Amino acid sequence: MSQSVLSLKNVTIYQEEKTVLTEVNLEVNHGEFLYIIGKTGSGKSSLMKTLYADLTLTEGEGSIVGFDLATLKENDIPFLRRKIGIVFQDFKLLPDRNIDDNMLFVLKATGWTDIEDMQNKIEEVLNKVGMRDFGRKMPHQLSGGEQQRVAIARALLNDPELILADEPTGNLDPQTSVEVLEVLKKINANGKTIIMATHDYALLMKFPFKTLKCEDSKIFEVIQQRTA
Ligand SMILES: Nc1ncnc2c1ncn2[C@@H]1O[C@H](COP(=O)(O)OP(=O)(O)OP(=O)(O)O)[C@@H](O)[C@H]1O
Repeated sequence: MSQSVLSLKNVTIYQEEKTVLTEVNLEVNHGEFLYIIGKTGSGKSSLMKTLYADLTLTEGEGSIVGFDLATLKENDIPFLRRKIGIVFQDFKLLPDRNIDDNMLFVLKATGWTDIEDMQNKIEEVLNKVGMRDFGRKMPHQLSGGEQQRVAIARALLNDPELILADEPTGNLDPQTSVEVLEVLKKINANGKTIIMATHDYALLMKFPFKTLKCEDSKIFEVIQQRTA
């Protein structure tokens, strides 16, 4: 049985007065892996920001992990963000504390109190991304790929229904990008829905999933050409 995680109907996305995307109709079901591609400035990040309510939905209808984006209140945003794990191009780890403390910061900020529960959760998510032994390291002691794996672990802390990854491999070399995609693919295979904005076409070929393209203010599905 498929179940909708995200639904957009006749959405128009603006940045200030500029129309970035219009007539956006999108249904994403539980367990899907979806790429959003398109040239620089085509609206990928604006779409992602609309999904995690960094940009307000002002035109059209949208629901995501059970929240109505058009009527969402400022106070609801932290609750929405607990059901969505967000991964950014630049990792956004706190540079002044080690990996365990980066994780603790998020857990405490989202209402966790029992130290043993928190330690178990941190171990579980770091394990999932192959970073179990790195908890005592500072972010600057890790490579870009390791930092991104930690950032993915952080996104998993509250067991989100959906992962939004905005150019997660944008700062990584091709081999490291493949390793990060392997991690995301495994997380998807374990049941998480993933939406990933990228312009790394080599990754699309290597890890083919449903792909939507932003172009000329529209978004539409593209069928990937498979090479023999
Ligand atoms: N904060 C902002 N204020 C005004 N305009 C913005 C803002 N952010 C983005 N834009 C504009 O909105 C359009 C879409 O930008 P967006 O960042 O969504 O594109 P993108 O496809 O994610 O690009 P990139 O691949 O470079 O990240 C661009 O024309 C951009 O200049």
